[in-house]
Amino acid sequence: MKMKFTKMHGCGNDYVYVDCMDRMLPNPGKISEFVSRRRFGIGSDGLICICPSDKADFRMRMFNADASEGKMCGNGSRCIAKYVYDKGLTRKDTITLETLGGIKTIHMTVEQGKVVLAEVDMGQAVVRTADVPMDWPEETCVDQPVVFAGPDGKGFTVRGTAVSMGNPHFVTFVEDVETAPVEAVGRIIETSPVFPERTNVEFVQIVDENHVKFRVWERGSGETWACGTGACAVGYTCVTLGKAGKRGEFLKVEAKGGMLQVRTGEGDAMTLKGPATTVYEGEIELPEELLEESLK
Ligand SMILES: N[C@@H](CCC[C@H](N)C(=O)O)C(=O)O
Repeated sequence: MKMKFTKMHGCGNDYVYVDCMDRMLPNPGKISEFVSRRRFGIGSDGLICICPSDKADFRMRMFNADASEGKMCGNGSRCIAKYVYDKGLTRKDTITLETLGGIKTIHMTVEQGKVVLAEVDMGQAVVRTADVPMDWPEETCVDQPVVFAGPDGKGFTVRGTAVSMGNPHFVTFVEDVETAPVEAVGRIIETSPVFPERTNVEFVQIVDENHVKFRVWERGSGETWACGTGACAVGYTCVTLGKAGKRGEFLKVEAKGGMLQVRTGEGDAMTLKGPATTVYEGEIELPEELLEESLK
């Protein structure tokens, strides 16, 4: 079977987008794993299927590079808005999107008939550890020292904040993102039993009161060049701890692949704003074994 796709990214967080309005892909997790391989596939952080919805204008299903399904994807939501508008699947410049993390509203900025910027109402940042979920004795884990097991079996401590943006995040502050141990420590925290559903991990450097930088280790995909839900978890943590940003105003949250803007509003309602880019369109032959019923 040949699969048509569009390669898109939001600040370097790149996914393979597939129009599934007429038919869902068989084994989307396995297809994600197959296409995401950087050297043997298309190369991406995962796969995003654009599907019909009976609750919203469209529905997103997103899969990480390791085949796991994610509940929410901030950059993916913005790219879907661009996809459906630019391809004429909608004429509305505000759409609703059903995700496993709830229904999100996306507002688009259109220039010369194309979407250049998209703003997503991301919903509430949640810190109740039972909801993250995090195995933790307190009701919240906000700027707390957490002990993880190192590869040598010895414990090491990372101070951080656990936040759910529909998916789990652990936000920790560092002096310099360039030298942060993103892979070594990110991988340990992602897979630690402290986070029973694994977690995304953000390493944050304060630049000034309106601007922070972060690097992210994503659950199921490793280090990516940006993460929309991660940027919201970072923005929320910076404002809540008084480290940067003001409630009700956009904070510049700079990822490795570009600049995102995040607002922490009333009731911790988060807004994410940033560019969405189409890279190219293509077609790929999927191996027969990926399409077998038994894999579904
Ligand atoms: N890159 C995404 C988040 C993707 C899902 C994440 N890896 C998870 O499994 O929770 C974003 O832009 O939010």
